Amino acid sequence: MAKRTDRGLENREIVLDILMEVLERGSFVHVVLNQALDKYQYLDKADRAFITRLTEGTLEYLIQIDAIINQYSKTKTQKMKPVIRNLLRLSVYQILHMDRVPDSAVCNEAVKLAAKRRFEGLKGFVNGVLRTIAREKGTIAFSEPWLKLSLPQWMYEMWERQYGAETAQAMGRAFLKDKKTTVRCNLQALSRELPGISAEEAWERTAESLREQGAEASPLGDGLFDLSGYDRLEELSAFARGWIQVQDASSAMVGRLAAPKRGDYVIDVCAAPGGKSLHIADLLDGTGMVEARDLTFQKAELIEENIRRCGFENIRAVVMDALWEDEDSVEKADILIADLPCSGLGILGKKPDIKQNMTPEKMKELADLQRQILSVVWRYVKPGGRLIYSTCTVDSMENEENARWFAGNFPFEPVDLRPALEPRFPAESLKEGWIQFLPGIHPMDGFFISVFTRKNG
Ligand SMILES: C[S@@+](CC[C@H](N)C(=O)[O-])C[C@H]1O[C@@H](n2cnc3c(N)ncnc32)[C@H](O)[C@@H]1O
Repeated sequence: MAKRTDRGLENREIVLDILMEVLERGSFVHVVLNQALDKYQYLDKADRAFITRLTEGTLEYLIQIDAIINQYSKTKTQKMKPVIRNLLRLSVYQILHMDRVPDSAVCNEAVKLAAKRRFEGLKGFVNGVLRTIAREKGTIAFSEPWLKLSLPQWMYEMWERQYGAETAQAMGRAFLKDKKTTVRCNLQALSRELPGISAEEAWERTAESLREQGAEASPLGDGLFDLSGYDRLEELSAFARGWIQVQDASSAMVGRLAAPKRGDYVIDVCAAPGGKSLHIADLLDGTGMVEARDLTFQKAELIEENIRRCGFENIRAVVMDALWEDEDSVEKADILIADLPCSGLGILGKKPDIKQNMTPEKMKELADLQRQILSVVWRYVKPGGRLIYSTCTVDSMENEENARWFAGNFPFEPVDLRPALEPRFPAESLKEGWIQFLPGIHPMDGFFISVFTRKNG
């Protein structure tokens, strides 16, 4: 079969524009990439896959790529014209990590793109730097582990201090591996169409439907699948009918540890786009109510879209600032989900722009915000009810330190998680009511969960 790589200049120009938006203007990569893929819907699947891989790969390896460019160029990346530095970055990624694209084609396309963007005078510079890197690529090596793993130095060193070098390196390697999307089956949505269907049959029907449309669905157990080989999620019938919801295995653990009982009233104070709220509504099997709150109308609308698609009636989206004291909710919730804004270091593999944007100062601000929100929302839990505090980050200040602070300052006690998580996830911390999932060590995103019960009286 003829080898098909890409549409040359046009695809690379799309990636260049995405990188400009993310790296020069601070936009989120998943947002800009999705907007671009929506705009260029007419492109075929191979072009869209090329654009996605080149964008995400360049951002994942950016720290390493910049070190290489700076080794071979007299002008350092920080001093270059933004268009030129991003053009070099995406070209170096192809030279180092995309074997199917010949290096000569990468250099030629980069030179043409420099000219198209009115940098005629820098064609020789672009060509020279790229051809040198292509020639020398077999000899490039790094001694510093953070450069090898393309992580910010401070981040690597923080993890080395907190978890040791071996675990820090396992995490760094996991972030650079191919990522699959994980989806969870919504039993309620399937039972509405196929009354009486068992959980196992529902998972089987879902997998069949996904495979019929050319997607690969590898079962992970408990109704979760790793999904790959598809183009647009929206085109999959199982998605359009609400049979599946994108949710990582780590995030699905929140619903399981919340252990809702039929009829429970659940408040999720930071819920958009609704992953955990929908899961709990599904576990409630049409009973009870989940109030899924978020800060803005736009965020609540994202939850609303998911509710409509899944057709659930025991969940509603509400616009509410979690910092605002809602007197009407005091002691009303059987379960309160506080899946709070965090530094997101557990999902660096999926959102590699976090490597560029996060700083230790921002992490401190987030840890403070988490404490402020917890100080308000604990009152909504009924005596005897559960509060779950979770984040998608790997940072002891935002996670275990905040969990211990919470247990020490409010009328709650930690739930012993050993019965729920052993023997699969053994950890000393389980008896203290929390677990930190680490990418590369656990088969999921980096994620923190702590579970507490409100004391009676
Ligand atoms: C980690 S995300 C929640 C993910 C969600 N629980 C899920 O499983 O799909 C954190 C959310 O907190 C929201 N948020 C941030 N500050 C908030 C505030 N003061 N009040 C309510 N929501 C807030 C953000 O808009 C964001 O949607």
